Amino acid sequence: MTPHGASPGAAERVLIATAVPVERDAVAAALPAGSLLDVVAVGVGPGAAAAGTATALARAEAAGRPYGLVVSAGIGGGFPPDAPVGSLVVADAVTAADLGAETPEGFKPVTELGFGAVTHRPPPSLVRELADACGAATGAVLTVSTVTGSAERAAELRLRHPDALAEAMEGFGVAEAAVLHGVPVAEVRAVSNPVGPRDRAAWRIGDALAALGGAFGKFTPVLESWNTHDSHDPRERRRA
Ligand SMILES: O=C(O)c1cccc(C(=O)CC[C@H]2O[C@@H](n3cnc4c(=O)[nH]cnc43)[C@H](O)[C@@H]2O)c1
Repeated sequence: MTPHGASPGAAERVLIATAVPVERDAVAAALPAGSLLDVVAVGVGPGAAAAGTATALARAEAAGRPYGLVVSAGIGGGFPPDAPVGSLVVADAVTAADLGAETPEGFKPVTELGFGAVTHRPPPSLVRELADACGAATGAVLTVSTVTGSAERAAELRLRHPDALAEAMEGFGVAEAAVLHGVPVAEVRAVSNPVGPRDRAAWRIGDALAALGGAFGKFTPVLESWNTHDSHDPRERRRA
């Protein structure tokens, strides 16, 4: 048995966690009938995402049909120029960007205060396969509790996370739930807006939802066959 209870070598069920129903519907419409992929809308923000994902994982385990992989999916902000509106980002790091403390020396992540984790790393081979399948860029996706609304905040985030390509509000919560249940995690974002000064009129949510659905139309074989490449031990994916 793998750490999460599935048989090694067997095709495993995949849980896809979106924030809101329109994202869920965009993904679900792209999946073939009878696939091993379930899509649920778990709510906006890291807290709702963690609670909703943990509940779905626990219910599946209790029913004797555990998930072997969790994917956080949805729209997000892209850091220009690397992640333009309409493009796709597959996370090679799922990072909580504002989990920490302000100090006289600047922001300190909780790990520097002696607690928890701020980054979870999806299995590298899965990241590569997903990105190749849909033509996505790979890089860190930041999880924030407040949508960035100024050039100053965007620059601060990029300074602290030079490898960041996108920000959204759920990935780290989904990842914390996955780690708790011993299940690998991935994150995919379709860029609806630039990270920077707030310009609501410039958001292209429809285009991003179309890109998200297009990506999942190509992901199914990768997700359903992904079960043997990397370690499933979450301790090997965790970076303090
Ligand atoms: O401010 C508005 O008028 C507004 C209208 C529609 C949606 C929003 C959101 O804040 C959506 C948050 C939702 O979408 C993800 N998301 C999309 N872009 C970003 C971003 O630049 N930074 C953070 N999150 C973003 C996020 O994952 C939420 O699920 C606002």
